Amino acid sequence: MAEINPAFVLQSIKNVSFENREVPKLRDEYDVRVHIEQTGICGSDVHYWQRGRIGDFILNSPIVLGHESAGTVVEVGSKVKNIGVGDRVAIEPGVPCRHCGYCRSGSYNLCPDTIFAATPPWDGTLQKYYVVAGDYCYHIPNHMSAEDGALVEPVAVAVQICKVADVRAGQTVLVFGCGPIGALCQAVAKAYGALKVIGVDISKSRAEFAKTFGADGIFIPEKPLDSNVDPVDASRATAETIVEQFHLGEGADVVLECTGAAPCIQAGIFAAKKGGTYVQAGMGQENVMFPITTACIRALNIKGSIRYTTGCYPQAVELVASGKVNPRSLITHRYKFEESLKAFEVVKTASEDTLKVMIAGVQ
Ligand SMILES: NC(=O)c1ccc[n+]([C@@H]2O[C@H](COP(=O)([O-])OP(=O)(O)OC[C@H]3O[C@@H](n4cnc5c(N)ncnc54)[C@H](O)[C@@H]3O)[C@@H](O)[C@H]2O)c1
Ligand SMILES: OC[C@H](O)C(O)[C@@H](O)CO
Repeated sequence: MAEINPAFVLQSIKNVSFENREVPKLRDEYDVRVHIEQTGICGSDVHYWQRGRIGDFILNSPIVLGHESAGTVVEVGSKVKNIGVGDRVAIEPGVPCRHCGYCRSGSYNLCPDTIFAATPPWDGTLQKYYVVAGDYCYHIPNHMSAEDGALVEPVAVAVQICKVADVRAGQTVLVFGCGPIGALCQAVAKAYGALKVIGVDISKSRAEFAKTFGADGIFIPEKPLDSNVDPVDASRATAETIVEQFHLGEGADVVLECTGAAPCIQAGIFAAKKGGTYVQAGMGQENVMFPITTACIRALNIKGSIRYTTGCYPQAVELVASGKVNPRSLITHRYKFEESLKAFEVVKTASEDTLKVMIAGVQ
C-alpha cells in the first residue's frame, strides 16, 4: 500500500483539518525530503489561521501550516552535496529565487519569489514529509535535539535582528517584548557581548522568564490609569523611567522592538540615545502614531528586520550547539501531531504560562 503523508491544513480562515496527502516528490535533483520530527508554532501561523493574512500575504487557497521545523533526511536528489540520508537537519523555511538582485546581494529575505513554508500560497512543514532545497537544510549535531533544531528558526530571526542592529560588545540593548523573539534577541545580544540587556513586557511571567534567560534586567510597564493622558506622552514617560531605572545614561545604544505594539514603538524611540539604532521587528497594528520629530532630532538609525539573510542560519545553529543560546527552555507545551488543533488553541489563548508550543511529527 502506498505510504500516506498526514498534513495539518489551513483550509480557510479559522478552518483547519487533517488531510492524508500524497508523499511529496523531489521537484529536482537539488531537493531533499525530510521526515519532520518537531515543529514550533509561531504567532504568524496563528495569524494566518485567525485572520488569513499578514501584510501582502493573503490566504486564497489551503496551505499546510508550520515553518519552525527539524527532522531527518530520508531522500536526497542526485546533486545534493551538503547532506545525506539519515542526517538530522534544521530546515530554513524560505527558499528564494537565487537570481534576483536581492538574492545576488545576500539580502535574500527580500526576494519577492521566495517559497516560504506556511506563507500563502506555499505549504508548510506540519506534515509527515516536507520537500525542500537541500542547501536550505543545516546539519545539527547529535547533542542537539529535534526541538532545538526546530527552534533554530526563531533564533535565526533574532540573529538577523541583532545583525541589522549591528549589536556589539559593550553596548546597552533595550528589547521590547519577552515573547520568543524578544527573549531570543536578548539572549543573542548577550551572546554577542552586550553590556546590559533590558527586556520589557506587560506579561509578568514572560518578563520574569526573560530575567532567567538573556536579560540583565526587566521592566513591566503599568497600564496608564488616567485615560486623559496622551498615549504618546505616556510612552515618553515609560521610556524616561526605563532609562533612569536601568542607568542607561542618555538612552540605550540599541532598541529592538519585538512586540509591534504602539506604546512600545513610541517608548523605543524615546528611550534610544542620540545617534542610536532602533530596529522594528514586531508586526502588530499596520499603522501607529510615531514620534518622528524625536527620531529626527536624535538622528536615530531606524531599520526594519524580516526573516534571515546569508549566514544567519549557520550562526543560529552554532549559537544553539555551543549552548550560548538555549531555546529549548522557552518550551512550555508539547503536543502530538494529532493534537495540532489543541496546540494552536493554546497559542491563540496566550495565557500567562504559554511561551513556545511544540508539535511532534508523525512517526
Ligand atoms: N521580523 C521578523 O522576521 C519576525 C519573525 C517572527 C516574528 N515576528 C514578529 O515579532 C513579534 C514578536 O514575536 P513573538 O513570537 O515573540 O510574539 P509574541 O506575541 O509571543 O510576543 C510579543 C510580546 O509582546 C508583549 N507585548 C504586547 N504588547 C505590549 C505592550 N504594550 N507593552 C509591553 N509588552 C507588550 C506581549 O506580552 C508578548 O509577550 C511579533 O509581532 C511577530 O509577528 C517578526
Ligand atoms: O519567522 C518568519 C516569519 O514568521 C514569517 O516571515 C512570517 O511573518 C511571514 O509569513
